[in-house]
Amino acid sequence: MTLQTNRVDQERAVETPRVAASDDSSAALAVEGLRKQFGSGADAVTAVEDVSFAVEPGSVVGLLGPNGAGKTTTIKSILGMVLPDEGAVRIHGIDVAANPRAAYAHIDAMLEGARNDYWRLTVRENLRYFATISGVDPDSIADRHDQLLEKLDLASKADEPVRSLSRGMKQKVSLASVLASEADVVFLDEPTLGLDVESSLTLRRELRRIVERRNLTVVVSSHDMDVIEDICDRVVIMNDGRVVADDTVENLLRNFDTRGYRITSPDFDESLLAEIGERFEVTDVERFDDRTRVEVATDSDGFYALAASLRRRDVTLDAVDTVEASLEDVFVEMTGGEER
Ligand SMILES: Nc1ncnc2c1ncn2[C@@H]1O[C@H](COP(=O)(O)OP(=O)(O)OP(=O)(O)O)[C@@H](O)[C@H]1O
Repeated sequence: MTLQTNRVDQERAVETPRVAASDDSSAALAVEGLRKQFGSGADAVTAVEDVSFAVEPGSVVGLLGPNGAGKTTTIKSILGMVLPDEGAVRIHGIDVAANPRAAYAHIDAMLEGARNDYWRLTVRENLRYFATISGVDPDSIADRHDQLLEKLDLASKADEPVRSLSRGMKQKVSLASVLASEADVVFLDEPTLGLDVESSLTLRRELRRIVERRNLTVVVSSHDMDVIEDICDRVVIMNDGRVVADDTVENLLRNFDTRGYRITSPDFDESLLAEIGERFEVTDVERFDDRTRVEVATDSDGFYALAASLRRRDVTLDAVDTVEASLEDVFVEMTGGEER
């Protein structure tokens, strides 16, 4: 394991945790009954409580939660940087406390992105350096480095010192060195932070390709719900130290009702819009040359009542679209708060 992270208060896992993981040997990562309290007495903070989840090989799982939800403590407990009070972590069935060397040989992590590149070294030298310290002969993976540089649009910068690159490029160098490693379970914290829209899209696409080609298992945390929705097969949502949702993005969205309806008509004038506004929560109004599109937050019953009253008044409905819930809506509902 090569941890691309700044040095933090490392409490290496040296004791055997009190609860053994169930035999979830097919999972690439199994976390069982994790608990961690910081401090004691009146100042005690329970950062994580009874956190369990499993990640199948070759899948991408998003770990989400508002500030203070316990994501970092969970990830650091998995990586052996924090010693949990209770619980067990297995990587491909290997208990990290019982056999850390074998378990961590599978893992790599990018926790603080660009801050960990060596800025005086060139892009390629960084990749070679991180390969070397993780025990891999950089010549043996030179092709992989070339491919990643190409895919992440860094090839033309390969021989430039990292300090001369933009922040987003530095982030990509960091990511490339993690993706080039031999590890098959990878942790990425905010992988698209600081990237422009195009680079972010490229990175998501390449990440998915690499996951599929190498059967990589990825645990990713991000502020950006679009990124999570785009790349994750499942999400684990944490709140107040506990797991509050663990499901596929598809299922989480399916369980949510339609948020509202967008109705487009040439007949919406100001007085009609005001009337609609008295009966419904109007969330958006967009005016085009010859039409107006109104978005109302309502369930299907509300919509049918509105459509019927518009028809009675001979209002022409050009188009009606549903406004579906987004992962962000699910997140807010599950955590009762803001996006992390
Ligand atoms: N070393 C520590 N000492 C004391 N309390 C801590 C320590 N690390 C974390 N905590 C507390 O544990 C709780 C969970 O923190 P954690 O950093 O795991 O949350 P997080 O979900 O990663 O939050 P963020 O999104 O802000 O990074 C918080 O209340 C935090 O203040």
